[in-house]
Amino acid sequence: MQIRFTKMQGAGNDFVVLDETQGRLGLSAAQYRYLADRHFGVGADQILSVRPAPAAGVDFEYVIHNADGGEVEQCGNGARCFARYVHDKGLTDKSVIRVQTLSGVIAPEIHGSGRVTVDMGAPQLNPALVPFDTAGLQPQLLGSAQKWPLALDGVVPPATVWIAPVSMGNPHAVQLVDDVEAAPVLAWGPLIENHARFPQRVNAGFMQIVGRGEVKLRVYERGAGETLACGTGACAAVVAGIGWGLLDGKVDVHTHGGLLTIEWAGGAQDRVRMTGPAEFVFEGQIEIPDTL
Ligand SMILES: N[C@H](CCC[C@H](N)C(=O)O)C(=O)O
Repeated sequence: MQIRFTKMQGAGNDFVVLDETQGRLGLSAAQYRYLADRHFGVGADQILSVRPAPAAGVDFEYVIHNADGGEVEQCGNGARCFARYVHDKGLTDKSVIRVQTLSGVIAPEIHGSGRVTVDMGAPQLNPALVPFDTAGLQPQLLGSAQKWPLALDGVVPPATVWIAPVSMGNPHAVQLVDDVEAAPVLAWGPLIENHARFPQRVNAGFMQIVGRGEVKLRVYERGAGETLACGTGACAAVVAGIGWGLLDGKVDVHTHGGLLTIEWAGGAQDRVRMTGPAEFVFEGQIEIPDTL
């Protein structure tokens, strides 16, 4: 199957964008994995599909698959690239669009500078709805929020990390570290990602507080490994840091791939706003095997 694609990136989190507004490609998980493969395919952290509005009140449907081929509920850096794509390709003349995702409607706004701000919706802080299994665990209070012990049995000696479970539509486990560059992201990330207490698996965030308006963040992403940036991970980290009383309402998040700015007023119903870059990289076409 020959398909056309657009390669994009948002703070170094990179994507293959597929235009399915004229019809679905009907790709399998194995074909999504092939597209994302950095040796045999195009290479990407996620595959983003642009589809027509499924109902009134929204402008498009936005479907996300991780590099491992699994469909997921939300992708923040991808949302900015999605908005830049539909705007620059002339699929909409709106500067603020409403986009249906698996986890609800988000509203990206394209600025003249090419940066994009996305209303990412309200965070979900009920552990059971992240979902995170708290059975038998005793949380500690920090600020006005909790942190939960997560035993990592796969390391020697066994370690316990203290995490904030936060959903931005997709699940995140955020922990504080003194130095993100020294944090065992590649060693502990997979253990957290696949921990039994996260039945849907989880994105593992490692956050260093620089100041009340500035953090450094690395994220070991569910289904993709460590990425240069994670938009929903930045949202989840700032929500956790504000709940713990360590951050103010507007935070610059420094990632290996670039700067994201996150705003949250701190109320459970308050919506999180994320601002960052969205860039085109190249266009192309690729022959995908029909059976994989
Ligand atoms: N790996 C994530 C999806 C992509 C999120 C990330 N790329 C972002 O910018 O939010 C998950 O499985 O929930």
